[in-house]
Amino acid sequence: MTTQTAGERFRLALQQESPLQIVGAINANHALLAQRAGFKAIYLSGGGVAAGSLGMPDLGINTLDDVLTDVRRITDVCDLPLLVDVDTGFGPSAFNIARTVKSLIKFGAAALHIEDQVGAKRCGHRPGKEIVSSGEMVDRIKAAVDARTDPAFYLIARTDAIAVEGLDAAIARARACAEAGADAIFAEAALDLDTYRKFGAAVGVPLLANITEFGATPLFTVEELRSAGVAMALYPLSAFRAMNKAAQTVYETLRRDGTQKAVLPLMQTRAELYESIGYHAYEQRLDAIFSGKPQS
Ligand SMILES: C[C@](O)(C(=O)O)[C@H](CC(=O)O)C(=O)O
Ligand SMILES: [Mg+2]
Repeated sequence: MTTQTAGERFRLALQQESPLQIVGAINANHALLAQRAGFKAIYLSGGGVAAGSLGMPDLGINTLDDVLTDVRRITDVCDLPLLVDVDTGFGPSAFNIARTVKSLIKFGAAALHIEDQVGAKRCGHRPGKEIVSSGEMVDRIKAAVDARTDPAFYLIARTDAIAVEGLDAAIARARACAEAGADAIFAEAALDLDTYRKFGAAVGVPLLANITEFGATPLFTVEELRSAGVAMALYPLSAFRAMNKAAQTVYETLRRDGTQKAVLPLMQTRAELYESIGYHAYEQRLDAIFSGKPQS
């Protein structure tokens, strides 16, 4: 067990890798898979909670409790630092944002990002986004900074303003957020590497690039992002999208063929599953406690 807080572990990971690859884990099982693959930080996507846990769109429908349930399940089994998407903070007032921050820290998260969209938010890569004033966004950041019960808990301010007000206004907002105490800036839906360079030069804090598939941002490589000075590369839903496609193929094939034989190669084996969730280690603990005797 580590004595560091989750926030401290996130900050350490940022020092160890640049850009830090932060990969989406839709549930506790995926968190363990990401850990095995060597990632140093993981992400709980708001769009992922909405679509994956609730089967609903990323339109500000899910609540803080929905997110906390998934956070707790992940942090219960995986000690990788977890960045959490809190959308617009789950409520209009500073008290709501304080509650969000304190709860996330209690539930073992390491970091969050909070955005400047209006409460009835949209996916950052969809048209029709609306944003609150820069002043209101700065108030969100101040409320989050003030609520931190662990000073190492990492606060990322996301701006959706590039698509709404243009690059210069977005950079001005980001700078205001950094001045208000945000540890880093999430420049949502950037169209090119130069955008990151301009943000980086202006804000003076680390920058996160959202490399989500089928969106507005090209799928830049880590080398490209490094060359643009980006500190964090986020892959929010990559494994989720692949998992959904695999599930769809399995359902369709089983229904059509009356057997799953054709899709076995798509499946993780029983042995692989047991390996990733530590099944045998759990079993050995049980045997040690009860000396191998079956429980009556
Ligand atoms: C990062 C994001 O906020 C998320 O919820 O994962 C989404 C990702 C996506 O929809 O691809 C976003 O960019 O708005
Ligand atoms: Mg989101």
